Amino acid sequence: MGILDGKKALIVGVASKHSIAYGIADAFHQQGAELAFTYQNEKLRPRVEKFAEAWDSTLTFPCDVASDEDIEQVFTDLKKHWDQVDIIVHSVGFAPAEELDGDYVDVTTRGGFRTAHDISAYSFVALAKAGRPMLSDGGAMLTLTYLGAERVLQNYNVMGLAKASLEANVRYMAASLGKQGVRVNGISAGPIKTLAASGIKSFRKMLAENARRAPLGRNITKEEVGNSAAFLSSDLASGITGEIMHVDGGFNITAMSQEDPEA
Ligand SMILES: NC(=O)c1ccc[n+]([C@@H]2O[C@H](COP(=O)([O-])OP(=O)(O)OC[C@H]3O[C@@H](n4cnc5c(N)ncnc54)[C@H](O)[C@@H]3O)[C@@H](O)[C@H]2O)c1
Ligand SMILES: Cc1c(CN(C)C(=O)CCc2cnc3c(c2)CCC(=O)N3)oc2ccccc12
Repeated sequence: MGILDGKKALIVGVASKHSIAYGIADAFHQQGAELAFTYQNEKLRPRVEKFAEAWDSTLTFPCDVASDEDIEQVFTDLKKHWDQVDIIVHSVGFAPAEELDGDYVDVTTRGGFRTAHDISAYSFVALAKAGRPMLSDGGAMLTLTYLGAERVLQNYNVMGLAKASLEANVRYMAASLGKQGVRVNGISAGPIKTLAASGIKSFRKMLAENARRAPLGRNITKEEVGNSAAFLSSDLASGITGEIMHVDGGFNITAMSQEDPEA
C-alpha cells in the first residue's frame, strides 16, 4: 500500500545515482508509482535505461529541454504507452559554468542570462504546455528550486534569478492548471552533492556551513527530498498548489546561530 499506488509519473532530470531526481524516482517507486523518464542526451541514455529497469520501467525518452520539438516528441511517444500522466517532475537546472563563479555584475552576460532562464525556468511551463492534454484530473507537477531565489548566496548569481522566475512559474502555472484539477508545487532543497553541484567552488565549505547553521544540524539527503516529493505529488497533498516547500533542515529560517563565531 503506497501513497502513489496507481499513479503514472514522468521524471525529467535523472543524470546519475546522485541526482535529486534519482532520489525522487526511488521514493516514487517505493510508494507504488509507475515511472517514465527522459534523458538529456545519448551519453546519459544507457545509464538512465539501467536505472529505469531497476524501477520496473522500460519507458525512457530523449529530451533536451532547449528544444520544443524534443518536448513535444516526449508526450507523443508517451501517449503510445499511457493514456494519461498523473505526475510530471521537473528536476533540471543549468547556467554556463562561468556565470557561477565571481562577482554577479562582472560575470553575468546576456547569453548566460538567457540560457539560465530558458533551461532552468521556461522548460517547466514548456513541459506543462506539451503535457497538458495528457495530465489527469487530480494530477500534479513538481519542480526543484533553491534558496538562491530568495536570498543572495555568493556565486549562485544568475541561477538565483532563474530560480526566482521558476518559483513565480509555480504560482502562475498553479493558477492556470487548477481548473483542470492539476496542482503545481516546488521543493526548495538544501545543498546536495550532485553532478550539478560538482565543480562549484567551495561547495564542501557551503555544505559544512549549512550543516552547522541548520536547526537539524546536518545536510539533507536526496532520499528526504524524494519522500517530500512523493507527499506533494500524492493525493495526501490534494489541497496544496502554488506552494514552495523548503526541504533544507530548516536552514532558511535562520540568520545568526548561537555558535556563530561572529555572533
Ligand atoms: N544539488 C543541489 O544542491 C540542489 C539544491 C536545490 C535545488 N537543486 C536543483 O535540483 C535540480 C536537479 O539538480 P541536481 O542537483 O539533481 O543535479 P543533476 O546534475 O543530477 O541534475 C540536473 C539535471 O538537469 C539536466 N539538464 C541540464 N540541462 C538540460 C537540458 N538542456 N535538457 C534536459 N536536461 C537538462 C541534466 O541532464 C541533469 O539530469 C536542478 O533544478 C537544481 O537547480 C539542486
Ligand atoms: C548550492 C549551489 C549549487 C547547486 N544548486 C542549488 C543548483 O541549482 C545547481 C545549479 C547549476 C546550474 N548550472 C551549472 C551548475 C550548477 C554547475 C555545472 C554547470 O556547468 N552549470 O550550485 C551553486 C553554484 C554557486 C553557488 C552555490 C551553488
